[in-house]
Parts: sequence; C-alpha cells; structure tokens
Amino acid sequence: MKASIVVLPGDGIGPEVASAGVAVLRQIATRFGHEFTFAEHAIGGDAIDRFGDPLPPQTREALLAADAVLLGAVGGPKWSDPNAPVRPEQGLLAMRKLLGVFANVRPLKLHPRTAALSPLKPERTKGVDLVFIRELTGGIYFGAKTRSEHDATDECRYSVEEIERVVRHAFALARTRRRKVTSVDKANVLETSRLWRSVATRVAADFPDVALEHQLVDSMAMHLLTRPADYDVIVTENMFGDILTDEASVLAGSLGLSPSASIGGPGAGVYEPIHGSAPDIAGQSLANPLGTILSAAMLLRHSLGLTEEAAAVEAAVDHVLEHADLTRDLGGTATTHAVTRAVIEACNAKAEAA
Ligand SMILES: NC(=O)C1=CN([C@@H]2O[C@H](COP(=O)(O)OP(=O)(O)OC[C@H]3O[C@@H](n4cnc5c(N)ncnc54)[C@H](O)[C@@H]3O)[C@@H](O)[C@H]2O)C=CC1
Ligand SMILES: CC(C)CC(=O)C(=O)O
Ligand SMILES: [Mg+2]
Repeated sequence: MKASIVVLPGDGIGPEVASAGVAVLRQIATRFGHEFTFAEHAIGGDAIDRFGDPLPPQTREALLAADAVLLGAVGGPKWSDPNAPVRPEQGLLAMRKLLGVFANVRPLKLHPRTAALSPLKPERTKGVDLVFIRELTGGIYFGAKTRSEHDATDECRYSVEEIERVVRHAFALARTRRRKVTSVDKANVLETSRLWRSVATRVAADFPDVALEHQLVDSMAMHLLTRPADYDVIVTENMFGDILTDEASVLAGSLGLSPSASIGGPGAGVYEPIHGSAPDIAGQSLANPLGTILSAAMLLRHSLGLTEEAAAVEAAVDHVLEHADLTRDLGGTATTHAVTRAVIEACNAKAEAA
C-alpha cells in the first residue's frame, strides 16, 4: 500500500526517537512491499526558532493532507521561561485540536524482564494489561487563560458531546477486551467531573455487557500502584489522563516504553511516545526508542490497517526486551541506535524464518 506519513521530530530526544520509528517503518515497508513516504515538518521549539511559530502554516497544511503522523516530543529549557510569549507545547496542543484527535489511547503491557525493573514487587504487577483512554482535545489545557501581575486563571470546560464521544470509545474498546471500564474523575469537587460522571453513567446503559465503575482521581493514583492488575480500560479527562499515564508507565519499568495513538478525528491519527523531550539526556543517544517504535506499530494498525505488520514490530520489540542489551533507563548500556538496530534485525530474522 502507499501511505504518506508526516514526521514531526520536535525537540530534545524527539528527533532521536522519531528517527528510530521511521527506520523501523522503512524496514517494514521494504519487507512487506509497501510504499511509505516520509515528510519531516517543524513543531515545538524547533519551529519557534525557525519560523517564530510552534505550529507553522506549512506544518498545518502537511498534517491535513497526511495519512498518519509520527511525533517525537516538544519542549525544553530553552523555551521554558514562564514569561515567554509563546511555548513549544502550544504547537502540540494546536496540532491535536487541528486534527480533532480526541481519544488518546495509551496501552500498558508488562514484559517479564522489564517488569522486574519496576519499583513495585512482582506480585503487585503480575497480570497487568490495561489501556488508558485519555480525552485529548478538551478540558483545562484548552480553556481560556488569563494572567495579570496579581493572578492567573485556567478555565476547565467540558461539553456533553466531548465527554460522550470519548466514553463511548472506551466502552467499545472494553467490548473487545475484559469488559470493564473505570471512569476517573473528581466528582466530589469539580462540576466538570459531575457532568463527566453523569454522562458516563448514561452511556453505560448502552453497553449492558460492560461493567462501569467510577473512581476519584486521587485514590486512583494510589490504586494504580496497589492493585494495577484489576483494571482493564480506564477513561478520563485530559489532565488526569496525562498525569496517571506517566505514573502507570513505571509499572512496565520505564516511561520510555509507553506508546500512544491519538485518534478519532476526521483525518490522520497521531502516534507518539507518552514521554516528553527529556532534556536531561538529549543528544547523547541514551533515549529509549521503544515507546516510539511501539507507537509506529500502533500507526500501522490503526491508521493503515496493517495488522500483520504491526504485530511483526511488536514481536520484534518483545524479542529485544527479552534478549538484547537495553538503554540505560532499563539498566542497560545500549544506545538508542543499537536498540533500534536490534529491533530491525529481529523484524528481519522473523521474516526470514517465516
Ligand atoms: N508529547 C510531548 O511532546 C511532551 C512534551 N513534554 C515536554 O518535555 C519537556 C521535559 O519534561 P519532563 O517533565 O522532564 O518529562 P520527560 O518525559 O521529558 O522526562 C521525564 C524523565 O524521564 C526520562 N525519559 C523520558 N523519556 C525517556 C526515554 N525515551 N528514554 C529514557 N528516559 C526517558 C527523562 O530523562 C526524565 O528523567 C518539557 O518541556 C515538557 O513540556 C512533556 C511531556 C510530553
Ligand atoms: C503539553 C503536554 C500536554 C504534553 C503531555 O504531557 C502529554 O501529552 O502527555
Ligand atoms: Mg504527559
């Protein structure tokens, strides 16, 4: 098949991990006889430096014409002055809004070797297999903001429609899994959460074969560490999902392992690791590329419908997690490049054996 993929390397380790994702996709294209074209565009701090805009018009145009988008990460200390008029993260949020990708799918699966690196005891993490559905284009990150010398505000607003579509997405996914949805909110305090809870309860009536439970976000943060294996699909609003997914990633051994797919819009889906630009390790080939490579697998499956190819990438990552030297975040000494090569070699070895 032919597919045109927009690549947004961004800042910090973004370009390092994005090129790992592209290398694996190129290999898959060669192996399976596809024609993928890759077009790099500017976003974030890099785009501010080059064009004075974190999501310049030429990037917007390319995004609207793409079949899929692979993103590294944006941000860094160079652009983080709290008084700066423009920030890299604005480009990321504008891109999500432009493409209307309201459902951010963040799966968490444990591999025995890396789970052993989790700070939790093995009996606590045994059997963990969950998926977060994080609402991605609404809530406090997108609300009106004010700032004066004396105070500041961030508005949090959710419409019934915004809640309903993402909750429906979670229920539909749960039907293909263990049929349990946990909806996370702060309904004891926030009006938006009370609306969220009532919409989730109404939607649940259309899915009588799926169990729904409500959980307050503060205790959810605790339960994720004490009984993570009890959860199947977790649906929540933008900011809660942002925070809980970084927390949960540690169960698998490293933030660098977690992929994501942002879908639900009329056009291209966006695929990116859940981590940020990691300025503390940027430019040293220390970044774990596996979260991005697994995001590339999600791209193959969700945007291009290439199930076999996606499974080949995931099997290669499993093989690397089992047998290869890993990056420093997972206790290894391998470079970003070496881990990427190991994934590509594992893809080739499997194809030759088939
Ligand atoms: N999607 C995006 O582009 C995101 C951007 N950010 C931005 O990233 C910048 C840095 O934010 P932080 O809070 O430091 O979060 P971060 O996720 O960049 O890093 C947190 C910690 O995890 C480590 N880490 C992250 N990814 C890793 C990988 N692939 N391999 C090995 N170690 C990894 C980092 O070295 C750091 O110690 C900020 O400007 C923030 O706004 C943060 C999250 C998401
Ligand atoms: C700019 C932030 C919303 C990025 C982030 O932390 C994320 O999407 O996980
Ligand atoms: Mg985040």
